[in-house]
Amino acid sequence: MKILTAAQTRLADAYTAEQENITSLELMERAVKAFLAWFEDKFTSKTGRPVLIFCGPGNNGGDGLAIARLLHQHNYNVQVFILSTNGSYAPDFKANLNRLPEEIVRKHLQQASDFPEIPANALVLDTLFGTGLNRPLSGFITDLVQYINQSLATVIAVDMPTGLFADAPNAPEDIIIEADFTLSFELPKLAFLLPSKALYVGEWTVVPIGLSVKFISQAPSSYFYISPDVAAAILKPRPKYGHKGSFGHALLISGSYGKMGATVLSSRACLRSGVGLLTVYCPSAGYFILQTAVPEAMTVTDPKEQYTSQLPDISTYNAIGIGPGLGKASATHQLVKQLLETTKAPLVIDADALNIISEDENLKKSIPPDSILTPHPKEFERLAGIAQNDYHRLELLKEFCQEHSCYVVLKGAHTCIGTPVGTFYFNSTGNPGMATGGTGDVLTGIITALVAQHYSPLESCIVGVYLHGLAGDLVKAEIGEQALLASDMVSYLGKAFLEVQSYDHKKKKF
Ligand SMILES: NC(=O)C1=CN([C@@H]2O[C@H](COP(=O)(O)OP(=O)(O)OC[C@H]3O[C@@H](n4cnc5c(N)ncnc54)[C@H](OP(=O)(O)O)[C@@H]3O)[C@@H](O)[C@H]2O)[C@@H](O)CC1
Ligand SMILES: Nc1ncnc2c1ncn2[C@@H]1O[C@H](COP(=O)(O)OP(=O)(O)O)[C@@H](O)[C@H]1O
Ligand SMILES: [K+]
Repeated sequence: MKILTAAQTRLADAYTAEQENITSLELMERAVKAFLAWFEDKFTSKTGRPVLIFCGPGNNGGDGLAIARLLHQHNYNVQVFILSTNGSYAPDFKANLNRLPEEIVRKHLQQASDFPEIPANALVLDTLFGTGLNRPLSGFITDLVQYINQSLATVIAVDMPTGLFADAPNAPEDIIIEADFTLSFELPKLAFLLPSKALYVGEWTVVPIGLSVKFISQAPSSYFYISPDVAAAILKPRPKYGHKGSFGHALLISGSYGKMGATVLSSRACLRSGVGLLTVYCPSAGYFILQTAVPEAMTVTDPKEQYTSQLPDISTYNAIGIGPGLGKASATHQLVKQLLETTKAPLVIDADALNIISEDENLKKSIPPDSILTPHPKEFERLAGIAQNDYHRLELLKEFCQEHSCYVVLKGAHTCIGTPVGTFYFNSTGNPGMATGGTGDVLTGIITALVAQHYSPLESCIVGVYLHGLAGDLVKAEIGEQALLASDMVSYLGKAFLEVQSYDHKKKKF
């Protein structure tokens, strides 16, 4: 799914209206009906909670007025508050104001003394500003936003939380609605996918409103959201006469004393992701652990007991994963150096292998083109420097990928894949239960297996993060977030594959 800018979204609106020969007011009606379906599903009118709708002067406010009309028809207890501004009101705002049933209580807000009491059980709809925000909020509006934020009511932002820019940085001092829920139209906004914006966006949902598919597919964008159809389209069926040689031989260089668990998790995940053969290279202390815990993997050991010190023969592998539990012994540093300089097989580089690389500029320069790096934000900071904000981090990600011709899987909620051509792919699966030791090791195993099976680096990253997060979501559905373990995710990888493979492209759902 493509992510468009606020400006492109406006063009998409206009294009859609023109192509379908409908007015912008009719398109707005479509959007608010989509909102209503979502809203009624979540908050039934039978609860009797008052719905306070705060409307701005633009089309976002127009949405608010149209929503007020529909909710009133559906027996909700609706009150409308209209922001008085020095400027003018948008035509579709005015049209919807004219269509607002007289019984609906409405009030103009000019100063703080006009603010209504907001009961704790109220539902507040923020329709002050949406994608039309063109400067930070100021003056009286910030008082209103702070007043809403201080209330105990449930706040629902329509399209965008007011004050948040869809695709540009906000200053730290900006006043922004802190929504519990954001219901947005057609496509996610870039800001929804950035860690520091979670406080404002809350739980977000996107509902389709039938914007032109042609316009969206032709619109240039560097940002993509990994929807299920994309993952499903990449995954190939295993041919009937396939044999273990058809699915690649992966090598995992991993483990040190006390961290062999990382190797076990990574190896199991690799084997559960369809690789033909797996060899693990680990310190000799890991031999019995690996042979016992992962009998399907072949184990080759380093002469050192507690860490790896020498690069083994790497000439026969289709992919090499390195890093989980590796440690940073100086001999391991040498091993990493030799691997980067001599490998012909594609690399997946994680954890301590990344930390070793971060400490040596020359090693950074010798990262082979098309390598996949899987840092968490701290590891990325060591590699690429400190980011001033989320947008700056995306810039650093782009620069790093371009400079080293590599793919970087920047992990977190909405893991972001950076590519050498400057595009970004945000993951849609996963949950906070996955913030627990070992889940990153699982991801390394999955991606290494996919690369060994000859998926391209980008395909491996996209399908890898999607399956990984989906396995986490399947575990969550079974046992919740708190008890989720990395090893549970490995157990659910099979179900995650099945779910992706069962995607019905016609019905667009699993
Ligand atoms: N396809 C879709 O997604 C569809 C989207 N739709 C909806 O349209 C929304 C976008 O509507 P929009 O373009 O009218 O912009 P909106 O956010 O209402 O505000 C613009 C107004 O605010 C003003 N202004 C700006 N910044 C300001 C500030 N800081 N402080 C004060 N004023 C400020 C600016 O005027 P200015 O003062 O700059 O002259 C202008 O008057 C979108 O989010 C969605 O809800 C649906 O209806 C149809 C399908
Ligand atoms: N809040 C979250 N929501 C979704 N996924 C998360 C969240 N927190 C962590 N994850 C995922 O869990 C994994 C953690 O990886 P990492 O930090 O390397 O863990 P470890 O080093 O313990 O293996 C990453 O894939 C990341 O995307
Ligand atoms: K809004």
